[in-house]
Amino acid sequence: MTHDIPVIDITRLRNGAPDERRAVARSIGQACRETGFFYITGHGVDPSMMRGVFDAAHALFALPDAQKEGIARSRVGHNRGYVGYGVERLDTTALPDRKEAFNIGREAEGEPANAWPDLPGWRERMLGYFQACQTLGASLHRAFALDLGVSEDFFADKFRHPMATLRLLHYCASETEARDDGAPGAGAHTDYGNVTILAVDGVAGLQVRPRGGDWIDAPAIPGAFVCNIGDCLMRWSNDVYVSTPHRVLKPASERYSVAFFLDPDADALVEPIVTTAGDTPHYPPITGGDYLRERLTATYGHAT
Ligand SMILES: O=C(O)CCC(=O)C(=O)O
Ligand SMILES: [Fe+2]
Repeated sequence: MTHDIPVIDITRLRNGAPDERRAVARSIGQACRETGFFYITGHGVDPSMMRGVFDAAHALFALPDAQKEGIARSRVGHNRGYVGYGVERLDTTALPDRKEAFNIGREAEGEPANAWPDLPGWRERMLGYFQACQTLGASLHRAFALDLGVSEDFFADKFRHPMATLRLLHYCASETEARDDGAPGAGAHTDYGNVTILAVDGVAGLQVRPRGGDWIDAPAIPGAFVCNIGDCLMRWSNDVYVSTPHRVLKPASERYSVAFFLDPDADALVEPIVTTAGDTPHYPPITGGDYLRERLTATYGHAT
């Protein structure tokens, strides 16, 4: 088994003929079975959009603490808003993460409100990128479906109003710290949802531990997104796909990244797709909402 993280051009998945879409789906499927991580190029997201998103992230995290605290998750609730430095601990056995974050949820009727910083054009920029990620996520799910042997649009009606979070991350470098206590950038963890689409500003730090292997670097590749499978899709694929532990080392310099976590609709039924002859479902069916609640409760003792 190889433990490389492949780079996959998804141009033909997005706009190719059926055979071409199937070929890309096979490459993605192979990565999902082996490392659970892959890079994508040919994703159609404009470099100028990415520059805009990173500029906006810089502007947000540069705001005075009092302004950031005014839009804090602890005030806003529902996993939206600002999370201060040292609040989170992704690896509960390690020190708190050396990062601050800002969470944005889907904007729609009936959804909890987001908090927005008072920065011109900021909201529009983030919502534009949110939409681009959702479209990309839909393309990736067509590939998962083709590879798992169900109809190409299998996931479409399970992602009509998905539980999705766009998360800006700012990792603080050690030299900006008075003490160097060995805290990680982000502790080792797996992601909960179906797929995560990650953009990194070029500073290294992300590492991946394939099951049965050692930590390997996932270097930042300019213009490419890093995608990884989360626990929900692992369950949905009846453990054919793997969600892989990853972490961010204490970065050598300041580091910014933007993660888009895509989970299914709260009422979608996550029922294992059994593709291997002779296999039986490893899990009972569960709704996307109940699954996420279970996971959050296990981690935080409560669901938000
Ligand atoms: O910032 C990164 O490179 C990874 C972040 C991550 O894994 C997460 O927030 O779940
Ligand atoms: Fe992660």
